[in-house]
Amino acid sequence: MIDKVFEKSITKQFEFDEEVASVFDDMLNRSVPYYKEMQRLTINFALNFLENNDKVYDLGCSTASTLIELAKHCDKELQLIGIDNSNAMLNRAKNKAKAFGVAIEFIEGDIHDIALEDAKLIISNYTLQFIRPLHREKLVQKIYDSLESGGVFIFSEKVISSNKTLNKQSIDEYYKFKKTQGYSEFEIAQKREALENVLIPYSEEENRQMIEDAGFSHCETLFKWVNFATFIAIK
Ligand SMILES: Nc1ncnc2c1ncn2[C@@H]1O[C@H](C[S@+](CC[C@H]([NH3+])C(=O)[O-])CC(=O)[O-])[C@@H](O)[C@H]1O
Ligand SMILES: O=C(O)C(=O)Cc1ccccc1
Repeated sequence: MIDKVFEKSITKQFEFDEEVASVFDDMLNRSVPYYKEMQRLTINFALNFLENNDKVYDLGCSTASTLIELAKHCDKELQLIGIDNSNAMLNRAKNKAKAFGVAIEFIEGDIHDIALEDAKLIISNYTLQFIRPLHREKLVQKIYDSLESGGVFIFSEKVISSNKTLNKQSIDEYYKFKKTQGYSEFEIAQKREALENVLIPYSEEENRQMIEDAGFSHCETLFKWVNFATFIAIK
C-alpha cells in the first residue's frame, strides 16, 4: 500500500500504529535513501560472520523484511529473533515470515526490557534514533554485553552534522530526495513536525563515540548518503 499518512492534517506525534504499519514498507523505501542497498550490505556483511546455529537479533524489526532477506540468502541454520514494541508491525512481520516460510521468533516488547543473550549478530536499522538519548548509551552497552566475543553489531541511523551550514544543506538535500519520491511539501512538513522530539539523531561522531565507549574493538561506516548512515561494529 502507498504511504499517504501525512497527506491529511496531523496533530499527534509520529507513532508506529496500525496506519503507519499498513504502509510501512512503502514508507521506508520512499523515505530512506538507498534503503534496499543498505539492507543488501547489512545482509552481505552479516553473512561474512555467520556460522551454523548462530543467534541473530533484529532490534526494531518492524515488518521483518531484513530477517526474511537474511534467511533467504543464508545456507546456514540460524536462530532468528525479531523484537519490536509495535503490535501492528509484528502482526505484519508474522504474516510475511509465514508466507516466505522463514522461522523467526518474534518478541513484542520494549528493547530495554528484553534480555538479549549469546548473540553472534545484532542488527538495528533505524531504531536507536527513536530511543531517548539518556537510554541509548545504556542500550548499546547491553547490546555489547550480549554479543559473543567477535560478535557483530550492524546498525543504521539518520545522522546530523555538527556543522550548522552543512546540517541545513543536508536536510534540504534530503527533502529534495523526498520530493523525487513523490512526497509533497505538505506531507514533508507534516512528517517533520510529527517526528520532532521523537526521532533524535546523533552525529556520525557521537554514534562512533557511543560504540567506542561500550567497548567495541572496531567500528566502520559501511554506507552513507548525506544524513543516513550504516555502521558495523565488532566486539
Ligand atoms: N523501545 C522500542 N522497543 C522496541 N521497538 C521499538 C522501540 N522503539 C521503536 N521501536 C520500533 O522500531 C522500529 C523503527 S523502524 C525500523 C526499520 C527496520 N529495522 C527495517 O530496517 O526495516 C525505522 C523507522 O521507522 O525509521 C519500529 O517498528 C518501532 O515500532
Ligand atoms: O521520513 C522521514 O522524514 C525520515 O526521517 C525517515 C523515516 C522513515 C520512516 C519512519 C520514520 C522516519
